[in-house]
Amino acid sequence: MPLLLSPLVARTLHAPLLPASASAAPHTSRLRALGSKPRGCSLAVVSEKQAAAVVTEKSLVGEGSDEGGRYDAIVVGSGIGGMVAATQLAAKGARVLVLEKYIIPGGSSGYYRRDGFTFDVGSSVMFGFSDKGNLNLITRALAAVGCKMEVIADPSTVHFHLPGDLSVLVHREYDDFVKELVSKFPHEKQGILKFYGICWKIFNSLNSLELKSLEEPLYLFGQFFKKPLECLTLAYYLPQNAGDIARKFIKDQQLLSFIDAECFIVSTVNALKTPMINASMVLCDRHYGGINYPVGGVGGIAVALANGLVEKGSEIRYKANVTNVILEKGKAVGVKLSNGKEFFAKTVISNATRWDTFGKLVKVEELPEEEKNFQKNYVKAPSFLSIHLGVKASVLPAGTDCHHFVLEDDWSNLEKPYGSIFLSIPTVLDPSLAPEGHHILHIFTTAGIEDWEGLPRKDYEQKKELVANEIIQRLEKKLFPGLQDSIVLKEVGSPKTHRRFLARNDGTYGPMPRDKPKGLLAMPFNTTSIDGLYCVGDSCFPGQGVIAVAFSGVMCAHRVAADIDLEQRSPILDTGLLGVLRWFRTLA
Ligand SMILES: NC(=O)c1ccc[n+]([C@@H]2O[C@H](COP(=O)([O-])OP(=O)(O)OC[C@H]3O[C@@H](n4cnc5c(N)ncnc54)[C@H](O)[C@@H]3O)[C@@H](O)[C@H]2O)c1
Ligand SMILES: CC(C)=CCC/C(C)=C/C=C/C(C)=C/C=C/C(C)=C/C=C/C=C(C)/C=C/C=C(C)/C=C/C=C(\C)CCC=C(C)C
Repeated sequence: MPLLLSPLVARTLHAPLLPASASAAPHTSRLRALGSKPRGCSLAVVSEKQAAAVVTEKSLVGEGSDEGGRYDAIVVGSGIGGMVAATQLAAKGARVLVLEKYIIPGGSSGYYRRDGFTFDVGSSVMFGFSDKGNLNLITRALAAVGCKMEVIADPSTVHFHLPGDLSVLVHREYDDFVKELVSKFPHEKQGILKFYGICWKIFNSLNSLELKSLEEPLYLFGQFFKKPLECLTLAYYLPQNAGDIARKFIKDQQLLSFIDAECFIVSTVNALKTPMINASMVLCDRHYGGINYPVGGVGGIAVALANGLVEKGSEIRYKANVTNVILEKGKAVGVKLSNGKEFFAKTVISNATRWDTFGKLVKVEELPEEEKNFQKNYVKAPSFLSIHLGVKASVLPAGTDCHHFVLEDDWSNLEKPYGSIFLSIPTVLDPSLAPEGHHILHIFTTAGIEDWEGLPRKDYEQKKELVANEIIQRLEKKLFPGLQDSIVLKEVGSPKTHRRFLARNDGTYGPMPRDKPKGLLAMPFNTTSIDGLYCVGDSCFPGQGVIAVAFSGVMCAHRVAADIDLEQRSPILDTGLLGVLRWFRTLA
C-alpha cells in the first residue's frame, strides 16, 4: 500500500498551532477570504500560508461587525455537520456565516498538536472518502467547494480482539472478511451470508439514490419515481434494527455477540438497538469504498471545508460563542454572542446538540412537542475517556493493524463504562503525524460525566492518571508488551474535557435510543418546530458518525436552500410531507 506523502505534508504539519488547552475567549474573530484560487484544500496540500491562516491568530481579523448586512444562513458550530451544511449552501450561491466557539474548525473531528505529534480529537476511522458511488459524502462535500484531499487506503477496518480469544480482522475486501468470519463460525456460513447479504441490499439501494433532503417532497417523490424498488426497500427497513434481522438467520450466541460488537463500535449500543440502515451503511461502505485516511490527519477535512467556504465568499468566525437564537414573532431571525454582538439571517442552523439548542440557545417557556418526543425516545450517549499517546515505534510488532477493538473476557462488559477499548494508530498509515521513530496511539473507552464531576482539581488529575494507566495496562497485557515504558507523551481527556472543548452537552458522543427504537423512524430531520430554525449534526437523522453528520449537512442545506428560494419547492407539498413525517415520528 503506497504512502501518499507529499513533501508539503511535513512542512504544513509543522505550521504553528494554537494549543488545545487554550480556552475560547468571549469575543468574535473573523477569517477573511484568502484572495487566491484554491489549489486544493487539505492540510496536506494547502500552502503553509493557507493552513496557518485557518489556525493561527493571523486569520483572526478585528472584532467582527455585521458590516455585510443580513446573511442567508447563520450556522452555529463548525463540526462536520455544520461545515457541510455551510459549504453546500455557499456552493448553491448563499451567503453564509459560521460562528464557532472554539479556535479552529471541526468540533469532534478537529485536531491538536503537541511536540511534533498531530492528534485526531475523535475517530480516525473514515467512511465516505472513496472516489466511487453516491455515498462518498466526505469526498463530495469537499468537491462541492473545489477541494480534494489525498487519502491512504486502509487494508482493514478494525481488528476485533474478543472474549474466548476470538480474533477477527475486518479486511477491506468483502470476500476476505466473509472467509475469515466463516472460518471462525463454519456452522453459520449461510446465516452470515444472509445477514450481510441484506446489508448489501440496503447499501446498494442507498447508493443508487441521489442523496438530498428527505424533507423536500419534489426530490423525494422524484426518487420514488426513478428508483421505486430501492426507495421501497429503504422504507421497509427504516423502522427495523440490525439485531432483529441478524436473529432471523443466525443462532450462534457468540456470533450474535460479534454482530453486537460490530454495531457497538459505531453506535455505542448493541445490534438490537442499532438501526438496520445505519448498520448496513457502515458494514458495507468499509468494503465498497473502503476506509481511507486523509493525509495529514482528520483535522484537515474541516480546515479544507473552512478554506473552501471562504473561497466561495462566505465567512467563518472563531471564538464566537452563541448564547441565544433571536426569535421575532416566533421565527428565528438571528443569534446573539456572549459578548452581546448580534447577527441576523434569513435562517439559523444549529450544529450544537439538540439538548443545547433547545435547552440553552432557544429561550422558550415550554419545550416544543417535537423536542419532547425526541427526548422521550433518545438519551445522551456516554462520553469517552480518551488517551493520546506518543510511543517509541519499537513497541509495535511489524504489520500492526491501524484500528483495534478490545473486549477481554466477558461479553456482558461490552456496553459498560470502561468495559471495552477502542484503539487507533493512524501513524501506521501516515507516519508524518509523529516524529521519526514514533507512533501515535489514540485509545478511548466509554465513560459517563457523572464519574468525573465535583472532584477537586488534584483528585480529578489523579483519577485521570489512575484510570488511564489501568487502560494502558490492559492494552499492554493484550496487545503490546512494554507499552508503558515506551510512552514519550501522554494526554488524557475525560468527559469533562469533551464538554469543555467540543461544547457537547455532558460530553455526549450523540443521541442513543432510550429503549429499543423503531429503527430510524423517531430520528428528527433538520427542520424544527421553530420557523427559520434548523438543526444539523448527530442529533438529527441518521445520527452519530462523521459520514452520518455529513449526510445531515447535505439534507439540511437542501431544505434550507428550498426555503430561501435557491432550490425548487412546492409550499403545499411541503406542508403535507412535513406533517406526515412528524406523524411518523410519533409512531416510534
Ligand atoms: N471523541 C469522539 O470520538 C467523538 C466525540 C463526540 C462526537 N463524535 C462524533 O463527532 C460527530 C459530531 O459532529 P457534529 O457535526 O454533530 O458536531 P461536533 O460536536 O463535531 O461540532 C459541533 C461544533 O459546534 C460548536 N458549538 C457548539 N455550541 C456552540 C455555540 N453555542 N456557539 C458556537 N459554537 C458552538 C462546537 O465548538 C463544535 O465545534 C459525530 O460523528 C459524533 O458521533 C466523536
Ligand atoms: C422519508 C421516508 C419516511 C421514507 C422514504 C424512504 C427513503 C427514500 C429513505 C431513504 C433513506 C436514506 C437516504 C437514508 C440514508 C442514510 C445514511 C446515509 C446513513 C448513514 C449512516 C452512517 C453512520 C451511522 C455512520 C456511523 C459511523 C460511525 C459512528 C463511526 C464511528 C467510528 C468510530 C467510533 C471508530 C471506531 C474505532 C475503533 C474501532 C478504533
